[in-house]
Amino acid sequence: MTVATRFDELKAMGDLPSPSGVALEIMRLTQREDTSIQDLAKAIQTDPALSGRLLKLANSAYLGVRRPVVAIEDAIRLLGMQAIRHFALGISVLSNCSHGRCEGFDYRSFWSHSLATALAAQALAHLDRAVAPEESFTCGLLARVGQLALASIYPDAYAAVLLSVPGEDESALIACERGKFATDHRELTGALLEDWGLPVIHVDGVTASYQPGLEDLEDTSRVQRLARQLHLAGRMAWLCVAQTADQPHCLAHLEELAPSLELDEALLGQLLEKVIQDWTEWGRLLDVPTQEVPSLAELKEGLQAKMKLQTSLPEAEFLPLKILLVSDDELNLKRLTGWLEDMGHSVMSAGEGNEGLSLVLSKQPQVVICERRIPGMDCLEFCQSLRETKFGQQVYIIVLTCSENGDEVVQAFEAGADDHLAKPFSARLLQARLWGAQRLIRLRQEVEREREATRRYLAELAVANRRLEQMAMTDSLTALPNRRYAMERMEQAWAEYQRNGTPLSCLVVDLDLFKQINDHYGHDIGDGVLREIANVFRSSARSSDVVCRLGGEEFFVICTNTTAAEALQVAERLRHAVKSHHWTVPGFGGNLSISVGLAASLEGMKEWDDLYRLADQALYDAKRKGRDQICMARASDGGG
Ligand SMILES: Nc1nc2c(ncn2[C@@H]2O[C@H](COP(=O)(O)OP(=O)(O)OP(=O)(O)O)[C@@H](O)[C@H]2O)c(=O)[nH]1
Repeated sequence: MTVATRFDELKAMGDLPSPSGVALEIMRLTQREDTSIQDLAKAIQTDPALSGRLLKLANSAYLGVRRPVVAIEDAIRLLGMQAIRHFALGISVLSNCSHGRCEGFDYRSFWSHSLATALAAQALAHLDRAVAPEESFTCGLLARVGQLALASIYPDAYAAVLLSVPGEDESALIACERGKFATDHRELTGALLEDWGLPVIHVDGVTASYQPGLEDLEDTSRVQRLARQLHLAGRMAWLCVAQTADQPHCLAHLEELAPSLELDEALLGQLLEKVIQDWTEWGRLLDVPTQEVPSLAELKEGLQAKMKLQTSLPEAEFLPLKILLVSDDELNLKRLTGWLEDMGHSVMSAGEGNEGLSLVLSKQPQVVICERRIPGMDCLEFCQSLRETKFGQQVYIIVLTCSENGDEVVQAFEAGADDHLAKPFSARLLQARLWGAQRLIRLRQEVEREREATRRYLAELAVANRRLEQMAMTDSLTALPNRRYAMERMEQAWAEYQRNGTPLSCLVVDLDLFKQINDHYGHDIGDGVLREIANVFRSSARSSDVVCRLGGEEFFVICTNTTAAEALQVAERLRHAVKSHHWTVPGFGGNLSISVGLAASLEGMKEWDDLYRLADQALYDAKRKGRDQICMARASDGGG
C-alpha cells in the first residue's frame, strides 16, 4: 500500500490532528494572491489567543524591532504572509491537540518538547537561513506530529506500543509502529505536513531530520541543512525536558552534534540560554509545561563535579594513564583531551593511522582511543598493525564506533580492539570504560612486579645456596676446603686420571707434636697457629694443588697431573716453608714442623681411596721415623 493511500485511509477515520477553522482560513487566504493584509488581519483577530501569540512573535527579540508591535496588521507586514501561515498552523494544532484519549501518551510533555524544538529550530535558522526562522519554528513544532496522529487514531494500541519501547529509541519505536499500524509517525508527519500545504522543502527537511546525513557534511542542500538544524533542535529540546539524571547523556549528544552546524561551545551555550528563556515565556503563553534548566556552563561544571564525586575510582585504584587519541576531528580531539586531562590522564594525539602507529612505538602509551574512521589507514588495519608489534600487543585499544551496529563492533574486536564505545558518549561513560583499562594495566603491572620479585628471590636463593654449598665444603677455622670437599675433589681427580691417564699424587700432612702447642699456649693460640699454617700452605703450594684441611691438625693436598717426583718437590716446599716461617700469632713463640705422607697413582689401583690410604700409611711411616720428614708410599704397600 502506498503512503498516500494509507494516509487517505487514516484521514477518512476522521481522528487526525487538524488546525482550527481560523488557521485553515488563514492558510486559504495566504495561498491566494489577491489577499490583502487587512483581510488576513480580520481573520486572525477572530481568534484572540492566536492574535496575542502572533504579536508576541512579532515582538520577539530576534526580529530586532525597535518599537513594540501592537497592531496585527503591523505584525503581518513585519513577519510576512508566509510566516503567518506557518505560525497559525503550528499554534492551532497545538491548541487543538493539547490533550487526547491515549492514556499512554503524555500530551503535555509532547508539546513541551515540541515547543522547545520549535524555538531551538528558530534560533538555529537565524544562523543559517536554510528556511526563514518562523518557518523553521513551525517545522520544529510539528516535527513529531505523526505521533500525535497515532495517539489520536489508535489510543489504546498506541499506548501499548509506547509501553513496549523504552526511552527515546526512535528507530525501535518506528519499527514497532510499522509492525502494528502499517505506517509510522515519521511517515505520518510527512503526510500531514504535506496535507496542510507546507512546501516540499519543509516536509522533506522534517522527515530527513529523523536521521540527517551527519556523516556527509558535504551535502549542503537546503533540505539537508534544515534537517540538521531540526535534528540538533530536537536534541536541545531533549536537554530542556530531561530529568537531571539524563542531562549528561543529552549534553553528550548535543556536543557531538554541534560541530555538524559549526557551533562552538560558546555559541552553543548562548543559543541554549536563549532557547530556555524563550521556552519559559512561550510555555506560559501557550500553557505548555516547562522547567528550569541550568546553563550549559553550569551543566558542564555540575557534571564535572559530579563525575569526580560519583565516578572516580577509589584513590588506591586510580591509575593515571598515558593515552593516545587517534582522530582527524579537531573538535572531538579537543573535547576528549579536555575530559581525559580532567580525569588525571596524560594525552597525546595523532591525526591519522601512520602517525598513530609511530607514536605508539616511540611514546609507548598504555591506551589508544581510535575513531572507527581515520584518514590514511583504516581503523581495523591500524588495530591489526598495532597487534603485530611486540609493544602494540600490550596496548589497550578502545574503538569509537558511530553506532551500536553489531557488524561494526564485531569487526573492531576481530581486529584486536579491547573495547568499543558508540558515539555519542558522555565523559562519565568514557571514564567508566577506562576503568577496565586501568584494572587490566594494574593487574599486568602486579604480575610484572611479582615476576620481578620472583626473579630477584631466585637469584638471591641461588647466591644463598652457593654460599651454603661453599660453607658445607669449607673449613670454618682456616677457610680451606674441608674433608668433604677433599674427598669429592679426589673422586673427580681420580676419574680424570682414569680417563686420561694423567698422573695423580696426594699428600697427607700432619703437624708434629701439636698437642704440646695446645697444652703450652692454650687452645686459642693453637687455633691461630692452624689458621696461619693454612696460609703458609696456600702460598707455598702450586696454584693447581688443592690444599684442604681434613680435621684437627691434619691437612691434605691433591696434586693433579703430578708425578710422585713432582709431588715430592711440593711436599718439600711445604715442609721447608713451615720450618722457616716467622710466626705472627700473638703469644706464640715456638717452632713447628710437619710430617708428610706421599702417594702417587700406580697402575692397578682400583679406587681413589687406595691412593689416600697409601699416603696415610706413608705419613705414619714419617711419624714413626721421627717426624719433620716426607715418606713416599711404596708400590708394595698396596694398590699396585
Ligand atoms: N687448637 C686446636 N687444637 C686441635 C684442633 N683439632 C685438634 N687439635 C688438637 O691437636 C692435637 C693432636 O694431638 P695428637 O693427635 O696427640 O698428635 P700430636 O700432638 O700432633 O703429635 P703427633 O701427631 O704424633 O706429632 C690434640 O691436642 C687436639 O686437641 C683444633 O681445631 N684446634
